[in-house]
Amino acid sequence: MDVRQFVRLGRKIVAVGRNYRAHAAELGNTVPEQPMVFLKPTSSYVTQGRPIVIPPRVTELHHEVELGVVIGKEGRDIPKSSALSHVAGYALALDMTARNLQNEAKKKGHPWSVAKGYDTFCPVSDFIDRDQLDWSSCTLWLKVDGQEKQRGSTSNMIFPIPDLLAFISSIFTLEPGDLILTGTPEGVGPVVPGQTITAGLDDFLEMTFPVVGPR
Ligand SMILES: O=C([O-])CC(=O)C(=O)O
Ligand SMILES: [Mg+2]
Repeated sequence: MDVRQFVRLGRKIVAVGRNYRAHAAELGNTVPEQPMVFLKPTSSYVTQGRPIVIPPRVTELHHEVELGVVIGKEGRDIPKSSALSHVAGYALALDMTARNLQNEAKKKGHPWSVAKGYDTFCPVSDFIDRDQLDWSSCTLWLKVDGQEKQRGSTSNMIFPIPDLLAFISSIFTLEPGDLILTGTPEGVGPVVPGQTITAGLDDFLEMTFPVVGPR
């Protein structure tokens, strides 16, 4: 599948938060007892060749590198034991987050849709076929202007992919073209206009996105 295919199919983007202990800790959050799920709109997709745009109200835009799971087969109430048969493949993704708006929302008990949902807040890599990746122990990394900010192994997920798919499909029917963002390891931080984000999976996939200011 071409990356444009699931971006165009654009069913839904289901994101999981606080799935790595060290990231939950760096933002002063406790570790959830079950996966913490939120949605990002498919209008937030951006593919390589286009920039990440910082909107006017966003004074602190953070990068969060995450492994994305692309669904290939519909399912509801999927058991953990067969969850991986619903996976078409993977993509590297950034869960771009307006941290200033998220902090305000957290204080008020409001949802995160605005903080997580602006256009260009879901940069995605090329599609990776499921046979090409050992999802259970690959390394996610992210650099800003060549300086490493994030590096973490998917082996440190609190809820591994089969657990996430079982939980999420107990709420939403999973459909071909859905993207599941599996949470970010530690090291999140701000980017400003003029910077370039490079992120990768081990040494076999790399993606680059420039960051620009409000338009
Ligand atoms: O905004 C957050 O800290 C939650 C989140 O998306 C993550 O842990 O990946
Ligand atoms: Mg995230």
